[in-house]
Amino acid sequence: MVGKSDTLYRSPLAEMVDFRFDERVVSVFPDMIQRSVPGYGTLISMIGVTAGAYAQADSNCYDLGCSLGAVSLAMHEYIKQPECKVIAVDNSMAMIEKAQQIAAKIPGAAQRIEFQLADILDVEISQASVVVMNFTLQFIRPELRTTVIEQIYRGLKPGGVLILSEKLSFEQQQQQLLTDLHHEFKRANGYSDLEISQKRSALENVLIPESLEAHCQRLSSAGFSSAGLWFQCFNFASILAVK
Ligand SMILES: Nc1ncnc2c1ncn2[C@@H]1O[C@H](C[S@+](CC[C@H]([NH3+])C(=O)[O-])CC(=O)[O-])[C@@H](O)[C@H]1O
Ligand SMILES: O=C(O)C(=O)Cc1ccccc1
Repeated sequence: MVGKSDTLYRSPLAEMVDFRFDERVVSVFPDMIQRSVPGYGTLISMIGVTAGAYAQADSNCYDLGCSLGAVSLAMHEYIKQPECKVIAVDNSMAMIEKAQQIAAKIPGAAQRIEFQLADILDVEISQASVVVMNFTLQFIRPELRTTVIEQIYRGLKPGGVLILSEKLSFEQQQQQLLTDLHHEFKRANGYSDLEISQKRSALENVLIPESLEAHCQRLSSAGFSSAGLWFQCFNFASILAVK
């Protein structure tokens, strides 16, 4: 494996602090996300394929909450349309700095991708053909989510798409079943019960999942003509919404 392995929650912590995308998380992030999000690698490649299908010439493609730029790099690989710029946004300075270093090593990526250190709420979306939020909306306060989705809808060109990946919530029994399977997945990837439970506490007030129905309702109210599931693995899913 390339990069450091995630041991952030391995030892018992005296006090639980809320999860933050700081330097420590950045230093283990590729390992953490791969071992924590079932289907992550497939999602990245298929988002690239979908972006390649919907990108329009002379338009902007956004990667909102880009972390280390995995989605931006997949868009760079798959989008063949001319004059198609990728705008990658994150409000963690540590993430954006590392993302820029990674992109600098990939031919053409640093020229095509513009990295912005900003809060998504402050970013003007314009002339967009593809917008991706891969596990980012879940970290934005629920009362601000409708504003974000409306902002994206306004900035999309006709026929443009939003790819929205989220950890979902379900009704009681399904919630228990899928949460247990997610924890099985983490165990199978080498996380101990202590690591799973400490990270779960750290995320409690920070990552707030909503149901598929709540997401689709919000997208439809914002004006999207269609919004539906195209990927799901346990309680992690991705929605494709078309303007
Ligand atoms: N308000 C905000 N404004 C900007 N960025 C934000 C905000 N809130 C959170 N972030 C950023 O959203 C990212 C979420 S991780 C995305 C993975 C990536 N998409 C991937 O495909 O590898 C998901 C995860 O780790 O589960 C972090 O980098 C935050 O700093
Ligand atoms: O680890 C988890 O339980 C998650 O829900 C996914 C995740 C992955 C990386 C950072 C934060 C949350």
